[in-house]
Amino acid sequence: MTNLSRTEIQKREASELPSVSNHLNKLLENKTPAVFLDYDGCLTPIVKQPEMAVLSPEMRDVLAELAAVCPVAIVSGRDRQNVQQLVQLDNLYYAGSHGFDISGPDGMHTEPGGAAEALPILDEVDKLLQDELKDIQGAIVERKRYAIAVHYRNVAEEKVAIVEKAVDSVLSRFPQLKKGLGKKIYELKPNLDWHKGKAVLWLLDALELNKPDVVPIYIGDDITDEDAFASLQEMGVGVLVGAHDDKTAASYSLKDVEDVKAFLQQLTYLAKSNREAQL
Ligand SMILES: O=P(O)(O)OC[C@H]1O[C@H](O[C@H]2O[C@H](CO)[C@@H](O)[C@H](O)[C@H]2O)[C@H](O)[C@@H](O)[C@@H]1O
Repeated sequence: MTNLSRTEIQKREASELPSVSNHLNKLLENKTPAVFLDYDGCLTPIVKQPEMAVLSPEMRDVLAELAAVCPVAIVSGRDRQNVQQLVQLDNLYYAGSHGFDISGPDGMHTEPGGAAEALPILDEVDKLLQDELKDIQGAIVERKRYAIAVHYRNVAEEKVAIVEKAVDSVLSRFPQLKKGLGKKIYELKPNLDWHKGKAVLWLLDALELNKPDVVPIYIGDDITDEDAFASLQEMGVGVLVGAHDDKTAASYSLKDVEDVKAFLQQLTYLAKSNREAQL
């Protein structure tokens, strides 16, 4: 398993990244891709409410065609069951709650981050936050199995500080949890050394994809995807969709969800051609 230490990770401005579409032939070079995809902002555009982020039938077809030629996993901050219901494809792998909860075809299910002890704490914190934030218009407390997202996208700007203060105050009482950031959300997650990057490495090992003829490709748009880009920096391809507020460990870029769709089609075509050429 490759895992670069934080100091060795190379970070760049998103604007400096070349488009991955122009480099795919070279990156694939007779290798099979293993594709890891974030959900929000990657497969669906960012919208006002989490439940409005519905996968388009076209994107579902593109994913189904890709999964017919290579392993595909969705690696999301969402609850694993929730993202599975949104994608509705049985032959994919799903890592939800930022990688703490993983499932796959043929009844595969595992929770490799070791967060089970945090469940009763997350239940308690969920209730506390629902109560604390009930009078803040637009605030949403979204419980996932192994994380709680507090959304402030629809909160008046002058009230966002109140939301963050409530999150920090609850967190100060529960050292078993830590704070994470995302697009207009504060997240409360188990205070453990586990994240999307570790989940990707875990899947590569479990699916026996750690081999020279496989190229792992991770596509994501958010700050939590940086762990995955960093984990794959020496052994795969990190692709940032759009930009977030920080520098990135990704090596390539795509503009938006439409660009992701076109890239996945290109990838399917090339992976299929490579496979047929090897027969
Ligand atoms: O890792 P992801 O699959 O990208 O999930 C990250 C978070 O995505 C969702 O929130 C984000 O998308 C919403 C819908 O577009 C948007 O309203 C919100 O502002 C974004 O932060 C999801 O609701 C969270 O649970 C995920 O952690």
